[in-house]
Amino acid sequence: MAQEKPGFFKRLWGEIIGEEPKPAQSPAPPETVPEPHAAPVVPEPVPPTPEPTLPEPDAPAEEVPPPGPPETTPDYVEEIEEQATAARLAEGMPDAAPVIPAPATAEPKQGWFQRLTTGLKRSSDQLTGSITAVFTKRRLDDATLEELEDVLIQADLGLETATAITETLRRDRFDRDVSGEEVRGVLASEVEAVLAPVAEPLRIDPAQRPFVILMIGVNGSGKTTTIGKLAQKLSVEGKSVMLAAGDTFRAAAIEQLQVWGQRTNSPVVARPAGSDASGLAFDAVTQAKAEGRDILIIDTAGRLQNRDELMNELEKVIRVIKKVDPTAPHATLLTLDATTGQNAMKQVEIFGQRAGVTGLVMTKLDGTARGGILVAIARKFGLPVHFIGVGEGVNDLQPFRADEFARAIAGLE
Ligand SMILES: Nc1nc2c(ncn2[C@@H]2O[C@H](COP(=O)(O)OP(=O)(O)OP(=O)(O)O)[C@@H](O)[C@H]2O)c(=O)[nH]1
Repeated sequence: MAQEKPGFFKRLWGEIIGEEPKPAQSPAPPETVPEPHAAPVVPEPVPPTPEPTLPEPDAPAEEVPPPGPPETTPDYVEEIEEQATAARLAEGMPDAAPVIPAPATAEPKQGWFQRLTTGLKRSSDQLTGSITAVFTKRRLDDATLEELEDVLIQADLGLETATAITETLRRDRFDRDVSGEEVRGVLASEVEAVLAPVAEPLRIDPAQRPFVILMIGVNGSGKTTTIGKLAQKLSVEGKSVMLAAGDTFRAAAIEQLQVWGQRTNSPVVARPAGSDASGLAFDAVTQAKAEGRDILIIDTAGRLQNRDELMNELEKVIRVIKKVDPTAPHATLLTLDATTGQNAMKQVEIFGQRAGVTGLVMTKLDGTARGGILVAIARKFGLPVHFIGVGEGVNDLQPFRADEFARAIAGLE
């Protein structure tokens, strides 16, 4: 069922982004359970470089060089594009500039809410199938409740939520006939109760110019794509957005952000692959400030939370940003790949400790998501969940809504 797309931004965006009226809900088709998510590849770190510094405030006035190194100039951008074209030619691909599809206006085959329910099928099928099996023609007794608790834990919901659900059932329905539908109703309301307090829109403080958003997460979790979608939302709202290609490990990541910059009409500050990420961040904040940009979104290289040297590098990026603006970054968003399951808990914990995560974006909920983990994360960390990603297109970033998520995970229509 197609959801209404046109007029979405008009309805949504003020100073607060992330609020969406509740759409109609729909059932989703069954889906098979895929293999677990492959472990991402971690790039080697570049050798440490000294942290950039700001000039002393009382230093003699000199001619101020343009912010950012020569690498951030349009010449460099052109050079990157030429290199990309050469690479494409070498691979026998057309020499045209990277295709910039126009997903912004293209109507998706399915509405976003349907993609959410389809994506959460992995979780909801597991839950509803097992719940039905447990509750077919059975009175609610201790053994049934114990089985139910196992089912809920296996669905990544976490021990506390599982216990809360079984305790509610014990209190209200013990020794009575209970249908799977009723149990799913209790499940949905418990999940919603946990998620509702964390469903918070991302607030852009207009007093902070630029409002600096740092995007962090493990490899392939959807940082760059989320930046592109976010840039689109904010640009449509009339904000002047600048992007920084802080994933300096990979030339392809820089190019990917350039493409998003073109799609969303946002200038991109970049340096050659292998450059120091903190230096790039320093230049980007300086440049965004000098140009009076409203928002700067900084990409970072994907890193596993257990790679200490990479987490040190992330801390350095943050320290260096603070040299230009001690209040920045104003939002540090962690992208979580919804297909990863339990490991997301560790990611939130360690990125939170090392980088001071202020909010979460759960991506790939249109895939074969293991969404139960978001419930466990919400209960344990209480961090705001701003958005969910339900596709690769520019409009596939949606405000997070607890009620929709809860019903989708419980397989309710
Ligand atoms: N289906 C789907 N795919 C997504 C979503 N978000 C991102 N992707 C895809 O996931 C892949 C990785 O996304 P990126 O944005 O490159 O991830 P990243 O975190 O920047 O990756 P690294 O630069 O390797 O750290 C790409 O193929 C994206 O198109 C989503 O919400 N749904």
